[in-house]
Parts: sequence; structure tokens; C-alpha cells
Amino acid sequence: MTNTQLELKDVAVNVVAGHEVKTLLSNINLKLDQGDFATVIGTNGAGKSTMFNAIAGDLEITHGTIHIAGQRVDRESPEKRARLIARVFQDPKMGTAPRMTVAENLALASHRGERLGLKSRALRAQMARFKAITALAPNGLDEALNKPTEELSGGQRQALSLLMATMRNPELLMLDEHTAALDPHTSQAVMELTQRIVAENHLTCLMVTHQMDDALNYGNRLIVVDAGHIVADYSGDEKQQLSRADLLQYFA
Ligand SMILES: Nc1ncnc2c1ncn2[C@@H]1O[C@H](COP(=O)(O)OP(=O)(O)OP(=O)(O)O)[C@@H](O)[C@H]1O
Repeated sequence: MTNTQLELKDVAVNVVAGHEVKTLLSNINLKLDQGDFATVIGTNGAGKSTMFNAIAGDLEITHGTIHIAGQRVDRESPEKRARLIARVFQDPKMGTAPRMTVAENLALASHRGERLGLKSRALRAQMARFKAITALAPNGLDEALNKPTEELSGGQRQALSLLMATMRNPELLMLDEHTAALDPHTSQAVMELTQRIVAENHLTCLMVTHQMDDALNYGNRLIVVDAGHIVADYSGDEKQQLSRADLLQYFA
């Protein structure tokens, strides 16, 4: 039996721009089961980030409903939804507190919403666990536990953001071009870490990417957004058989 983990029903987003009402999204219907990993592609301006903002609550929807893990969230604040959602952005600076060390950031993420355990004794007790978690990440992040994150490379910071986002098994993980600012080698390493974390924790994940190979190689679903609509939703064998040429037709 499958559990629906994310459901958008007939979602529309209109905004007032000057004297006119602009439709950014319309008729969006999307259902992800628990453990689904959907890659999301589309031209610049297609509406991918808008869809993410609507799900996270940063943009109010005009019509429809959004449920996450069975809870209706479309009237909830972004802060309330953040208990269910973890999001990693394109900019490596966004996911971590720059002056705090890697270990302190991990402690914050693992105690989100609880009283903080940042005292040095509490932190020391968790060091072995943090070492094990960061050993999965590329570029020697496990050797940098006591470094402020502002001293890390972009790749290390994105890997840390990803580890922090997934530490408490969010109901929905949203990755918004999270490897776009990384070199090809580091990008691949962060994608492999992503794949591993999503699979091992059976997370439900939406990932926007402009890398056609990543959209094809990762995940079990592939969604195409165009002009504010979902114009294709591939899964299973159909997704497996897709080629770059198939995807490029959406960018013609
Ligand atoms: N708050 C807003 N008010 C008015 N227009 C907006 C707003 N947010 C987004 N848009 C417009 O909506 C359209 C979709 O933008 P969006 O950022 O969702 O596209 P995208 O698919 O994420 O593109 P990219 O690949 O470039 O990141 C664009 O035309 C954008 O200018």
C-alpha cells in the first residue's frame, strides 16, 4: 500500500502586477507517494520556484488545496509548514549559520524546535555522531567539524545544508537547484549523497534541476513545468526510457 505524502489539488497562483492580474500557476495537480523522488524541469520562468514557494507557503495560493503527510497546509504559515518541509536552495550561503561551526550547525539542525544543546559538553557528546554523518559528504567535511561554515567551500556548505535539512527526516524534502553553483565533480558528489540520503531514509523529494542528466538519472518520477502548468509527469519504466532528446523537446 502507498501513502500519499504530497498532494496539490487544482492549485492556482495569481498575483497582481501593476494594473493586471498575472497567473503564475494554474490547474496544478500533483501527487507524490511516500518515497517518491521527483525531478522537476522546465524553461526559465516556467514556474518551478513559484510551485516550490506555493508549497512552502512563501507565496499564497489563489485556488486549490495542498496536503503534506495528510495535513492540509495551504492556510498554514511558512513557519508551521517548516515543521514538515526541509528545503535546500541554490545559494550555498543560505542553509547554514556562517559564524557557527559545522558541529554547531548540525547540533542546531538536530534539535530544531527543542531546547538547544550547544553547550560544549553536549556538543562533545555528539561529535562521534556528527563525524559519522559528515563522513558521507564529499570534500573532507568530516575534517572540518570545528570550522565556522563561512570558511567552507561551496560544495562543503551545500553538503552540510543537505545533511542538516534531512537530519530529522522531513515529511517533504525540496531541493531547488541545490547543485547549480557547484563544479561538475562536486555537483555529482552532492547528487550521490542526495540519492543515498533520500533512499536510506525513504524520503519524499522534489528536486528542481536544469541538468538534464541529473533529471534523468535520479529519482523515480520526472515532472515538466511549462508556462505555469505541469505538462508531463513520467514515472516507472516510462521515466527509465526517457532520453535527453525527449526532454530537450520541452525547451524548443
Ligand atoms: N511574486 C511575483 N510577482 C510577479 N511575478 C512573479 C512573482 N514570482 C514569480 N513571478 C514570475 O513568475 C514566472 C515564473 O517564475 P519562477 O521563478 O517560478 O520560474 P522558474 O521556473 O523557477 O525559473 P528559473 O528556471 O529561471 O528559476 C516568471 O515570469 C516570474 O517573473
